[in-house]
Amino acid sequence: MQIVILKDAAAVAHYGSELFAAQLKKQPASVLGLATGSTPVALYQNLIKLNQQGDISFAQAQSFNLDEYLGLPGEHPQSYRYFMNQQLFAHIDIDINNTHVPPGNADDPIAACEQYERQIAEAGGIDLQLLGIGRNGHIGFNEPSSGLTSRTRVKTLTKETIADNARFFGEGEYQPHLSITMGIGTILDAKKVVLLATGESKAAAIAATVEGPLSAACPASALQMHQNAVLVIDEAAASKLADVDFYKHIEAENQKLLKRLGKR
Ligand SMILES: N[C@@H]1[C@@H](O)[C@H](O)[C@@H](COP(=O)(O)O)O[C@@H]1O
Repeated sequence: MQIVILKDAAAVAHYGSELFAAQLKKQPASVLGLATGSTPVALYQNLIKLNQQGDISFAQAQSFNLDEYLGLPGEHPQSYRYFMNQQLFAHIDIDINNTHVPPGNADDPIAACEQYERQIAEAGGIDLQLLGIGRNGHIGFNEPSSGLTSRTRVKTLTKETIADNARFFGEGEYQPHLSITMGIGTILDAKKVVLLATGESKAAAIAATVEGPLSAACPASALQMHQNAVLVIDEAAASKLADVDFYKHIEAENQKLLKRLGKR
């Protein structure tokens, strides 16, 4: 796992958007795995800017989102489809037909999960997957106890996640407690994974992800098994790691090596 510790949330978003921009420049027909939550918003704003300046194009790209609330149609303002349209898709040159979010209003959600897996496979798999992380270490909506090789399926949300996400819902508004989410195995199949985390509230989850045992108790710890995973975190999210200086030292050495080899 590559660990990149940066000063603040803006630096994290900048680093993350540079990874996506580089991916699109190298491979314009990339299959991008996208995420919701507040953490990726600044990254999406950077990508919109780069797209509108003509530096990158999504015209040939496809996207697959991690998850969706079960029971919310895409027009619902709290659905992740709506979020993605508002925060990214409406502002870039992607063909909306090439954007995929699990269907929260599917008549048969189990069949819809199987179809989502098929669609990812038919697209050739995900080239670059973006992740946030929940305070309890969840990725997508893979809550603690999720199978480490799980595939896209219906998952029940924990009370903690429901409470954390309640801020997006109005008082008294129906808030789903079920979701459709890519599985941990689905995420691990992505060729490259980038997880962003900012703020102290994520520090314990980051420590468990990096230094804890590989365990379903912290779903993000599964990234320890990925060959090409990068964690981009700010100082606050890094604050519970046992040896921040060592991780910074490793990353500085990585950068030196890449520079020497002319790869950066
Ligand atoms: N399903 C999403 C996750 O994909 C996201 O990582 C998490 C953290 O969100 P935030 O970035 O707002 O802290 O929220 C939700 O539960």
